[in-house]
Amino acid sequence: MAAHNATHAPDHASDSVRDREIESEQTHLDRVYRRLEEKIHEAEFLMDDAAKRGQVGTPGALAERDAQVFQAGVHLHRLNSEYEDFLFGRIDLLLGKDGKKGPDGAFTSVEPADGAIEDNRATIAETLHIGRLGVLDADYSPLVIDWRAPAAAPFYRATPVAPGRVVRRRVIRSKGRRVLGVEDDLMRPEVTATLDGQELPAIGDGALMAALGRARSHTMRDIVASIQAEQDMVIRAPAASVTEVEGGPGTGKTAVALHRAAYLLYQDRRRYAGGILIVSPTPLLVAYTEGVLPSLGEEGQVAIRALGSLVDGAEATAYDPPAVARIKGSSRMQKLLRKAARGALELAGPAAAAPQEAQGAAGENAQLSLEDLFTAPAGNGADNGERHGRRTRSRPSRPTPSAPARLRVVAFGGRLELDADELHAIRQSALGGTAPVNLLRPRARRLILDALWAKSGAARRYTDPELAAEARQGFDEDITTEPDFQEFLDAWWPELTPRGVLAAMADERLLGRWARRTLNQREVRQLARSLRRVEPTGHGPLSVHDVALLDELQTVLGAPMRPPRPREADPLDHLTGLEELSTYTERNGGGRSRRERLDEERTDYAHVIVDEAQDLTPMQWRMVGRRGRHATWTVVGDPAQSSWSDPDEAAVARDEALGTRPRRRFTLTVNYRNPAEIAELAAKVLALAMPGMQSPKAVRSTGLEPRFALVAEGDGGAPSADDAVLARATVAEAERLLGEVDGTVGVVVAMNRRAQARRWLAPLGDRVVALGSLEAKGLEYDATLVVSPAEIADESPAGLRVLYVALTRATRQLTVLSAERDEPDAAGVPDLLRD
Ligand SMILES: Nc1ncnc2c1ncn2[C@@H]1O[C@H](COP(=O)(O)OP(=O)(O)OP(=O)(O)O)[C@@H](O)[C@H]1O
Repeated sequence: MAAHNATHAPDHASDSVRDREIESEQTHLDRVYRRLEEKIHEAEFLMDDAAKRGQVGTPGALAERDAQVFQAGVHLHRLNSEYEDFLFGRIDLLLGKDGKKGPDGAFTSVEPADGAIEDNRATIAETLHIGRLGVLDADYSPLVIDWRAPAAAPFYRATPVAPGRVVRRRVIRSKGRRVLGVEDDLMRPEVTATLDGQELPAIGDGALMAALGRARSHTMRDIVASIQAEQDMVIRAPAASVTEVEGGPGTGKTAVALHRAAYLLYQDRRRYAGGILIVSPTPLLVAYTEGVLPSLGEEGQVAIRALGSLVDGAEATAYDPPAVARIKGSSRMQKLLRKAARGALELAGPAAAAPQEAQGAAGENAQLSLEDLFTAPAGNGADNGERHGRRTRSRPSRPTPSAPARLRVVAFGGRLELDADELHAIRQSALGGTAPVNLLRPRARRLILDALWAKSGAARRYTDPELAAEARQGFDEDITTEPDFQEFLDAWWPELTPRGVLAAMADERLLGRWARRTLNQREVRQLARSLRRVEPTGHGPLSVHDVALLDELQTVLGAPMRPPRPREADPLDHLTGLEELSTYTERNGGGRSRRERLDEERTDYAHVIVDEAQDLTPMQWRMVGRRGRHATWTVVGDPAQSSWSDPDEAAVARDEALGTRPRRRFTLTVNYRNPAEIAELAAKVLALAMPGMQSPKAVRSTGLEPRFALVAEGDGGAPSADDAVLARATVAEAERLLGEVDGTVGVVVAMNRRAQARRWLAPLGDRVVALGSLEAKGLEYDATLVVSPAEIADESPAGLRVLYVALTRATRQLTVLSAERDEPDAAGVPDLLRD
């Protein structure tokens, strides 16, 4: 990127010049709003007109009406959205090399015409205003260029080193319809340029610094007015294949990822109507970032989901200690889950064969009952074979919990029986291969009928194959239409649910059996204990790692078959005919919003953006990968901030998820969040966590050094490990920071203290937020208080990297509070942060 100081060469213009420039932008903005009002009028007229045409009632008129209503509706929605700073930029350009204009009415040349500058003097040939949406004047000249249009790219890309046609870049600050200020950067400071005969002035201290200096709130702002060149390269990178972005804390990875989503939609709205998924590590980061896309005029096509809410109906609320997270996230779980799914089904088998053994197994965990493993059988033809029966009947809502020990049927007037061993052998044979367990039931059913047919000896009576086939059909129908046979099947091969299997794994003895070659005994105990939380009902709280396991199990088990839902038309699809038209009212008036439908239904997206990618465990990569099988990808992250203990294992899973698509890599190098004073301190931890890794360069400095404070009994006392003393010191330091900054204060503690810290800090109001170290990921505050660095670092094998995250959250002030465990020196500097 071109550092701020290099791009900016302001001429400290007088107040009157500033006022005149603001006034001139105000005139332009007024013109834009007048044009927008005209467009709104046009849209309203179209709506009215369309309603009248609807009364004509011929198919042609209906088609025309619907197309008009649709277009007008889209228009109105966009124009009526309240944009704080609708128009935010301007570039003044030299004449282009060729005289061609693009569809937005702007010249397309990037390079200036020969002779555009002579003796360091030039004339401005074109002025473009950049905004959140493109607006054309009535004569199709561009009043505002959409920030994503090619003509707007020089606004972000031009630097004094490679200025192209840009002479001056201006950021316009406005509120509602009032222009408040302008900030200029001269790209060719040596050139004296004139516009309409007047010399071009440069106003202000640069837009980037102004943006970075503003106080933070609980939601992220877009950076559309000050995107830097290296960020713009990522945002506008071609969509094909995989775009990988690395960069240290505060380099704008999250901001860039969000702006890229908006850019891709602008570039190819139809393609991305297939949905863009943004995967975020925590619900806190989702809440922090989800306002950015609406502020860029994009809503509906983008789903921002936390890793713990990617599976429908699951919402992670519990936290796994690092040792358990390590087990659950590891790719070893793949094998274990396959075994558990088959084993859970087996519980019905051995139970049928040897009830004592099944009782023994279940008895280990008094809460576990067989019934809880199963879902109600799908009453809609989950098993196609069964629909061929002559009779239909309503099945019980749950299968019989105790699995049958044998199968007795009457066919062709004789009694036939399969005993426990025979049933067990049939089950094993049906389970061979890798097909999803729930989808193997028809196969098992066919194997049972084969076995009964063989036992009946009927085959021997027919030499003619046609007669034999007919007899076999009658035989099968006799059996399968028996209600008892259906009940047997429901009990013997029930439909397993992911939560049911996960709950079954809480039984340590069963888990030990399934994990024989995958986990050691200690791991089995830890995992089983943690899964007891899921409860036999499957309704207990889940952790973010459980959710990835549920998703894997969903694949292993196979989705329960449901009747296909009628397809809901996408408003952006082509209006292809009357069938589509008839759904217009439902689309717009009826029921859930498009966004809600996206959130609920999609499991396969057109583009997947992974934020904080360094934190995904192998199992989470598998989960996310399943949502982007046909997608293009943008993956942003920072290995130095990874809280996952085994990056190599995660890298393998990541490669599998991204597949063999070609990759394009970018690195972001400038830290826009932390002042140099804070970045320098954080770099000490980086050197311990990842020796040799480069910190990003902080773009500004505030002169405010981080403060060190001590948890001690009274002034000058020895460092204390007492919780009450820690509480008092934490509250006192948070209060001090509240007094020093206007915006937010984040207090970061070790994960096992977060509930405690929330209680301590609750009385301080909502400008203060208490966070466990893993929850701080991606967030930022005006001031941060990091409580006991050693406690955070010791909490997991990746603890130092987690501490690095905690130390890089502040935009202005940082306080580090040390307790006894931190071994602080007399000045309160903890051992970890000393030179
Ligand atoms: N070009 C820019 N103009 C103005 N602000 C910017 C710019 N780039 C980044 N920022 C600001 O810098 C801060 C850090 O950005 P962001 O959170 O996207 O960084 P990140 O790389 O995702 O950080 P982390 O890895 O720590 O999560 C945000 O407040 C963001 O708005």
